[in-house]
Amino acid sequence: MNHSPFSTPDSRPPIHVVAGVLSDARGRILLARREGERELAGLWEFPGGKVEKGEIAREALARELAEEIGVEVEPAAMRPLIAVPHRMASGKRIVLDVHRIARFKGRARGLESQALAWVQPERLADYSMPGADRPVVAALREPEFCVVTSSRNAAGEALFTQLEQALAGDARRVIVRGPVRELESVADALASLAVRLGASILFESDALGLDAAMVLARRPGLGAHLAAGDLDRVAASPAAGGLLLSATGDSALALARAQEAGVGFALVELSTPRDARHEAASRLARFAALRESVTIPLYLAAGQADDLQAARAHGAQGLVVPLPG
Ligand SMILES: Nc1nc2c([nH]c(=O)n2[C@H]2C[C@H](O)[C@@H](COP(=O)(O)OP(=O)(O)OP(=O)(O)O)O2)c(=O)[nH]1
Repeated sequence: MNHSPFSTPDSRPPIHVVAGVLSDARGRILLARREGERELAGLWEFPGGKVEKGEIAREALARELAEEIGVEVEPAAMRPLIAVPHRMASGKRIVLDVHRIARFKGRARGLESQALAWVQPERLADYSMPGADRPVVAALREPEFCVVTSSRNAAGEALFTQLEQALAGDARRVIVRGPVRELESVADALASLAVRLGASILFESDALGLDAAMVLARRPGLGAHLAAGDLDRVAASPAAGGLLLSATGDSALALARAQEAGVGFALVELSTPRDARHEAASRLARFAALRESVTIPLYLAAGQADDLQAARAHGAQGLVVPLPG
């Protein structure tokens, strides 16, 4: 099955760029500054560059890392992290194909007179990076799965028990669908549970009403999942700054509006094409085309044939998964 992230509607293929995430013994990540008069000069990036004709991605990355920072990396030490299809403001299209580097030989130094910085993952946001790198930083720092509860009408206590179990497992980002009875009585407990476990729990503005959802989202650990009709009001509201917000989109326009409103991530739900034989490949190609137009992390609502690796290879932060039970 064709899982290529390079088949998007534009006829000219995007430029394939490879980049590496190198870590030191303290878990810090290496960034390099783009110097000179080049496009995006002054911004920080993951070391790498364009794949040349006849090269495969890993060869190109090994070459770039040797040329730019003087380290030797074997292809077997490279693990795909995410490949981000991205359209720059200039209209230039790239796929930023990023690999984690499990081990390397040599001491990294800027062989092209570029500044280097070793940065703690939680400090990456302090460095200005190109738009294509936002999903990469998210892939390094944020959860791979977004868990969504069923929209069955829940009661606060039952929801708390359900989420306590989910968070005791792997779930770190949960969207609660539908209305919740007596939510106020468990809101503080849910917030402290989320904070304690480094998780977040978001409530639908559709189900709670926008004002109530935004008040709830002021608690650390909680957030609001915005209905499309609420995005404009939130975009115009200074009170929304700093809150954890998300949205769902199925078009470039809807996702752009969500990004504009300041959401931290979005879910992408794609309709199923008629020809089921090509479903997985065509969904992923359509997803990649949407991915090009925004920089917020995107979770793909999973069709049966999608897997995390294929989604990541098309620029997804991860998959939307239903909460069991
Ligand atoms: N290496 C690297 N490139 C990135 C990142 N993010 C990002 O948008 N890019 C872009 C910048 C460039 O357009 C392209 C990398 O190609 P390059 O480093 O060979 O770019 P360049 O501008 O020097 O190339 P040229 O066209 O002048 O030959 O990918 C990143 O994190 N690492």
